[in-house]
Amino acid sequence: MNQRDAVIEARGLTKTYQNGPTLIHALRGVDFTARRGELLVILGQSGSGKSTFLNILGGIDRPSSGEVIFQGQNIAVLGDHALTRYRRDHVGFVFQFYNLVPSLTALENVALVTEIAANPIRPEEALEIVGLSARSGHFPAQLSGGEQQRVAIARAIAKRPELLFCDEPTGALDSATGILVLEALEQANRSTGATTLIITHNAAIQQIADRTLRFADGRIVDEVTNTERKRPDQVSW
Ligand SMILES: Nc1ncnc2c1ncn2[C@@H]1O[C@H](COP(=O)(O)OP(=O)(O)OP(=O)(O)O)[C@@H](O)[C@H]1O
Repeated sequence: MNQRDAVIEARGLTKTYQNGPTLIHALRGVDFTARRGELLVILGQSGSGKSTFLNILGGIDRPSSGEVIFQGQNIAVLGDHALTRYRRDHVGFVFQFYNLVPSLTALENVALVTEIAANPIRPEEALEIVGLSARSGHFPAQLSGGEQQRVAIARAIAKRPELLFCDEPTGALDSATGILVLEALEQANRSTGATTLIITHNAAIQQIADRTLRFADGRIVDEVTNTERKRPDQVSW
């Protein structure tokens, strides 16, 4: 890969947790590079280190050793304040549960982010990207789970992050709704160019990716590059 295309790199990442007398090796030496605009799917059994990896890349957590290079800087050694800035300025997160503010409409939930961002997408436009323009005045309780997740995606991309990190975004949804959510993610990836990492337990989803990583026991044990990305509606599970 041309180094200029690299958006984020991990080198020799390890993470251990002390759990009473037991040392847990969540990551055992991960090397990884993602390029601009790439859509990656991360597979692996429960406990294999996927969330730990994503959280470290996203500046939610710090590695025990190793480096995470973003725009020439090792974010693994940043202090709390600088790490918060990194997350706020460069990373959009989508989790399994949507964490919308119940008392705000869909549009207002997205606007919360755009108000503090340097170069945001208009909230209306972010909702349009995820196909939810018609629901912008609805409160979370008036939206289905899939629609709430699409608002969460609009909120994540509204600050124009270089990185969009999604941990089990379809984990709580049935397959038809999950496909709509993947379509929203795919559209978000294409329209903003954000490098997109999606953790899933659902191996079928790897067909929508440029590249799939498989984690086992704290390591990347397999990597597959797809010659073409399938549209989410061409994937069934
Ligand atoms: N804060 C923590 N304290 C102690 N152990 C932890 C902590 N976070 C993760 N672990 C352990 O690290 C290992 C990797 O966990 P991680 O959540 O990264 O796996 P995962 O592949 O994302 O799993 P899942 O698919 O179930 O979310 C597991 O053994 C887990 O129990």
